[in-house]
Parts: sequence; structure tokens; C-alpha cells
Amino acid sequence: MQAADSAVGVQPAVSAVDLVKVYGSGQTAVRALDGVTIGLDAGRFTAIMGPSGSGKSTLMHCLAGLDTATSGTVSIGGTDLTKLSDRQLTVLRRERVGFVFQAFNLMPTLTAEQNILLPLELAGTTPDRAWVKSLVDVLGLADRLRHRPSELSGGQQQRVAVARALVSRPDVVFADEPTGNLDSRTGAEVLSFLRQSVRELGQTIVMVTHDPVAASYADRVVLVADGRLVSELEDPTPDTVIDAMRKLGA
Ligand SMILES: Nc1ncnc2c1ncn2[C@@H]1O[C@H](COP(=O)(O)OP(=O)(O)OP(=O)(O)O)[C@@H](O)[C@H]1O
Repeated sequence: MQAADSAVGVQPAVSAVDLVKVYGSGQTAVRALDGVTIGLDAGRFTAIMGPSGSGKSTLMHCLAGLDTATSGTVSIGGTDLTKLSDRQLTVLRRERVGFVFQAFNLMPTLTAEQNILLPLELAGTTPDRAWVKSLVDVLGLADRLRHRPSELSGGQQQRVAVARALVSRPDVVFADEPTGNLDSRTGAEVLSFLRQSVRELGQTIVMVTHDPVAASYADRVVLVADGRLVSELEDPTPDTVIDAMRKLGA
């Protein structure tokens, strides 16, 4: 078997080497990331956890090309983000990365369907109708497509945001507290769908969360403290995540 066919040789979907992020300068400088090296495997669901202020959001923003690191490198699908111009970075984010935010971030004047198709519209790509239909069906949105976000429940809005993130089959989906604004039952539905998209569609997902139950949907949890990776868990359960967080003093 070729190395590329085995798990050992698989290139990570996202990787970072010695990532440092310093906000501000002089006496007020904050070292939010202090030398993070990480590889996030394709086709897996990774959760990033850690105490408040530990650097989770900064790490996610740097990995996703939403923020630039002070030093170190980040690659998505083999492309080194630090070598791209702002314009190239915008195109890469649009075409190869999907985002799901806590606050849904849907366009209020567009219908659910228009919101889902927006990334393709912006990229000038023709929608794969069969793919769009399967996303809409699996997410239970078929009878909500003509509604605007204000006419949808929070859970429905987040399902639209998930469909929008997946519609262009991105290399990776970054989710920042995707269930933070949802009740636990609706949150569980959204997390189950994210899990399903990894299992059945081979999607790569990276999620920042405070919630041990949400993290237990992931294949792997990486724990951040004071801007460094301090430990990780494979096949987490809520209890193993709570234990690991307790050890960090969180
Ligand atoms: N724009 C900024 N300017 C200055 N300092 C910042 C900025 N953004 C974040 N920080 C600081 O960097 C550190 C890491 O912040 P970050 O938001 O990444 O942590 P977090 O783990 O996501 O926190 P939380 O769980 O509370 O959202 C914190 O000390 C924070 O105050």
C-alpha cells in the first residue's frame, strides 16, 4: 500500500507550525498564542477547548485565515496562508472554508434558500442541485426555504447556516460556539448533523466550544491554556472532557 493510502501518510486538512499571536505592543502586549503547532486531519471532527481567555478563538481565527498570526505558518489543504495576498486569502476563505458562528450571521433580507446559495453566488459557481437538495432534506429545511431568517426559529437559522457552510464542499468548516445560542435539544440536533457530515460526507470540522457535551460529538478534543496546546483527548465523552478541563483548573 502507498503511504498516501494509509492514515499515516494523509496530509492534514489544516496545519499550523509555531503560531504566535501578540495583540498590542509594549507593556500592554498580550501573547494570545504562544507557539502552537497542530495538524487537523481531513475527515475528522476536532473540538478546541480551554479556559476563558486561553486563546481558542484566536487560534481558530488564525487557522481560518480570518486573522493573521504575528509569526508561524498556517496551511489549508496544502496552501500556505501566510504567502497569500489579502485578495487571495479572501478567495480561499470563500471557496475552501465554511463558517458557522454562534450568532448565525444570516443575511436578513435573503430567504433561507438564498442564504444557503450565497457562497456559490459570490464565487460565481453553479449550484449542484442534487447536493443542495440532500443538504436541505437532511437538515429538515425543505418547507422553510422561502422564509427569511426572522421567520425562522434559532435552530432553523443555525441549520441554514450549517447548510450554507457545507454547500461549497469546503476543505474545512470552522464552527465558533455553534450551539451557544440554542437550547440543548436544538443544539444536539445541530451537533448530530455536524457529526453526520463528518461520518457520511467526509467533511472536516473544527469547532470551538465551552460545552463538554458539545465537545463529546468530536473525534478529538485539543485543550488550550495560556496560548499553548496542553493536552488532547481521542473519542471524548462528556466525563473525560470535564475531567481534562478540571485538570486545567477551568
Ligand atoms: N483584539 C484583541 N486585542 C487585544 N487582546 C485580545 C484581542 N483579542 C483577544 N485578546 C486577548 O487574547 C487572549 C486570548 O483571547 P481569545 O478570545 O482567543 O480567548 P478564548 O479562549 O477564545 O476566550 P473565551 O473563551 O473567553 O472566548 C485573551 O487574553 C484576550 O483578552
